[in-house]
Amino acid sequence: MQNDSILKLEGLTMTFGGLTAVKDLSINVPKGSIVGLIGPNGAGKTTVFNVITGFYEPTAGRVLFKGMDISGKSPHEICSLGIARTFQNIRLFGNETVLQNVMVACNVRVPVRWWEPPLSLPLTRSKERTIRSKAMDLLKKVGLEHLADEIATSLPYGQQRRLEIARALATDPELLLLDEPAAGMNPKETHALMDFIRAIRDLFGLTIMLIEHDMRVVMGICEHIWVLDYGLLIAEGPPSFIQSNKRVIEAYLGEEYARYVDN
Ligand SMILES: Nc1ncnc2c1ncn2[C@@H]1O[C@H](COP(=O)(O)OP(=O)(O)OP(=O)(O)O)[C@@H](O)[C@H]1O
Repeated sequence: MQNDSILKLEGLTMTFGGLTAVKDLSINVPKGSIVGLIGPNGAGKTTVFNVITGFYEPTAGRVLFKGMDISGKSPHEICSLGIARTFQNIRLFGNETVLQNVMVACNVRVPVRWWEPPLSLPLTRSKERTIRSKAMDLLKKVGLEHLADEIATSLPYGQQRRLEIARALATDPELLLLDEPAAGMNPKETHALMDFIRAIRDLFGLTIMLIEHDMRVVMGICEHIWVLDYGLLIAEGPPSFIQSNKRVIEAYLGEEYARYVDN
């Protein structure tokens, strides 16, 4: 991997009462890469995302984003600095349109100044026009423009996931964290998602880190993978190394997967 790092975790530990969800994790994510975090259920993957995005303050260790220590900052501050995420369970505003869902997220980047609303309604209107046009532009880029006026939850599942990613992109991130983006997708949707993830990385100049249980996605698009088991890093490397790693096969992938890859 190249050395130009965008995200570094240094000795990250997260405990909940007596449970250590993540223990002494150190990783280095190169700028511009697509990387994966995998492991069995309960291994600590989402906890890592929650610490990076400020939902949890780490018990020990540091999160460095572009060299800046962001450990303990609020989710809002971290989003403003350029880290966006999606969640395992789709979190859209179900009764709002596709366009409105993206417009809400655009707000993070177009702040309303304190003196604007009392003094000048037209300025606020112009701000809304700016946000609307930015949201439409984004929908065009992710191929959802024709669905702008549909109610978000009326979309097929694969499109809802794409909308969730569009909302994350509306905050102008440099680093995008995707939590199980392929969950619940059929094979055709999964295939389209892989192309989509590569395309948005290139189009928006992103670094993308994903948590995923679908090994076709992980092995198909990730350049580097970290494997957690009970909060501990048990292996890291490119897909070819990970899928033949004995410890990873025992803890997570299983013999059946190893035989499938061999054939
Ligand atoms: N807020 C919390 N309070 C207490 N325990 C928690 C909390 N969040 C996570 N945990 C525990 O930490 C461990 C790691 O959970 P986490 O959700 O990070 O795993 P995961 O690898 O993302 O699993 P999955 O693949 O099932 O999503 C689990 O034992 C979980 O129950």
